[in-house]
Amino acid sequence: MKIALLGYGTVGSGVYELIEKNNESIQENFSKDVRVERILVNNLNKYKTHKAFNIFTNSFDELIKEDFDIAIETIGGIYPAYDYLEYFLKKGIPVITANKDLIAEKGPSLLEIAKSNNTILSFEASVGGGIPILKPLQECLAGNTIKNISAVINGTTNYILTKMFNDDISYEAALELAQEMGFAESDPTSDVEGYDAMRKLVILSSIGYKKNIKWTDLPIEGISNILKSDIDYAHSENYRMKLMAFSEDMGDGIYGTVRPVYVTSQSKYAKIDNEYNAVILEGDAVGELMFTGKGAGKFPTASAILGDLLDIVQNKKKHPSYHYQDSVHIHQYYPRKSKWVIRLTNGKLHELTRLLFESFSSNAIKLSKDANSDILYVQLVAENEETLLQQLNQIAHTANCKYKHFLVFDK
Ligand SMILES: NC(=O)C1=CN([C@@H]2O[C@H](COP(=O)(O)OP(=O)(O)OC[C@H]3O[C@@H](n4cnc5c(N)ncnc54)[C@H](OP(=O)(O)O)[C@@H]3O)[C@@H](O)[C@H]2O)C=CC1
Ligand SMILES: N[C@@H](CC=O)C(=O)O
Repeated sequence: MKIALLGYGTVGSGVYELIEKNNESIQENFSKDVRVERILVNNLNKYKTHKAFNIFTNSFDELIKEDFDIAIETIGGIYPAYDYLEYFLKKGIPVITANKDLIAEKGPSLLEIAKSNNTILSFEASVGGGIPILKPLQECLAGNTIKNISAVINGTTNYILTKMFNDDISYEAALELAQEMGFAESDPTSDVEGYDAMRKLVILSSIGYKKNIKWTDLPIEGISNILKSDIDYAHSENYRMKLMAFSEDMGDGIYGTVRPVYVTSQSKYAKIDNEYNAVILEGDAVGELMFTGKGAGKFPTASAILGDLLDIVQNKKKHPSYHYQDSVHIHQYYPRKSKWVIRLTNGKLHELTRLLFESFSSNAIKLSKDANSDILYVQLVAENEETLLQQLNQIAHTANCKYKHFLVFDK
């Protein structure tokens, strides 16, 4: 079977090497000779010394002079990836992609094209790197109504937060390390601002709840505004900070968000460190399930792509059941009673304390002053996020201060 491999970066090179490594066992197990026939890249000069340089090209028109049985896309971004996928699907050629930006944005239209051309589009690697999650969700858990999904689902930000917490290194230095390790997107804005995690959450949620959810409709907050004092506060309370993606089917709509949260040291997420991801799903029949593993990097991601490839090799042509009709109501605020940590800056300490005790019941409040700045951390319990924000806005207005609120996530 002849493969067109689009892209030869972190993921594409991993796919190539894993196919080479498994070629014989695939031949033995499935009687198919699977090989990469041609590779599309941007800058051909980078590959001059590669042993298979003769199969590299930087021209899509040149690439498609060959006939292929499968296309694997690891270029990233929306265009030209969309046009290339559309080309293959319209020719009835199955496509595998790791591109969550493209699936979250254009998945419905690409799946329509795949269906009407009697072929398939697979994207296991687009969520959770090496963790098998989309296939279990669609196949093994098909007898469940999915009630909620939570996840640490961006390797780059989890790596940064882990390094800041464990090794006391700066946000900038930790981001640089994540880039060197190949975890970050070519533009890491989508990692650190939470867009990547949100796209993955929306892919999971659209499949899980069988609803059409647009990733741009849900509230997103990344980690670029996290301060050293927020991490110091985590140490002082025996908390960890995580960029959490979570959603819930509320019956009358969906609540979903990506935001930095604190978790306690007993949380299931507390030990999910570095580039590891974890997804917890709750189904009405099965209860809670946790999936964990490496969520980014060369071979973990290539492993997920090989899984999709071997399904196609075995003719297990299952179409991902991605839902894209019936738009859904979105709840904007965290709906449950919960503990929150509030970071307050620029206020007069005495006045702030008085206002806080006036607004929130005193026995639920815990105040701590940061040792190195005028920042005050307040821990309190609120009935829901909307009422919390009303009270905090009032305090910020009266005390002329700024605040940032963090959920203490309880899974
Ligand atoms: N890195 C990771 O851990 C994971 C990444 N993904 C996804 O996998 C995809 C690839 O990521 P990654 O491998 O990290 O990215 P890289 O930036 O490492 O690699 C991208 C590759 O695509 C090639 N390329 C880019 N644009 C074009 C173009 N217009 N035409 C032809 N070739 C092009 C580049 O060519 P050249 O080499 O010449 O520059 C490079 O070989 C993305 O969608 C990403 O979101 C998914 C899960 C994990
Ligand atoms: N940039 C992504 C790569 C995998 O999806 C991440 O850090 O998780």
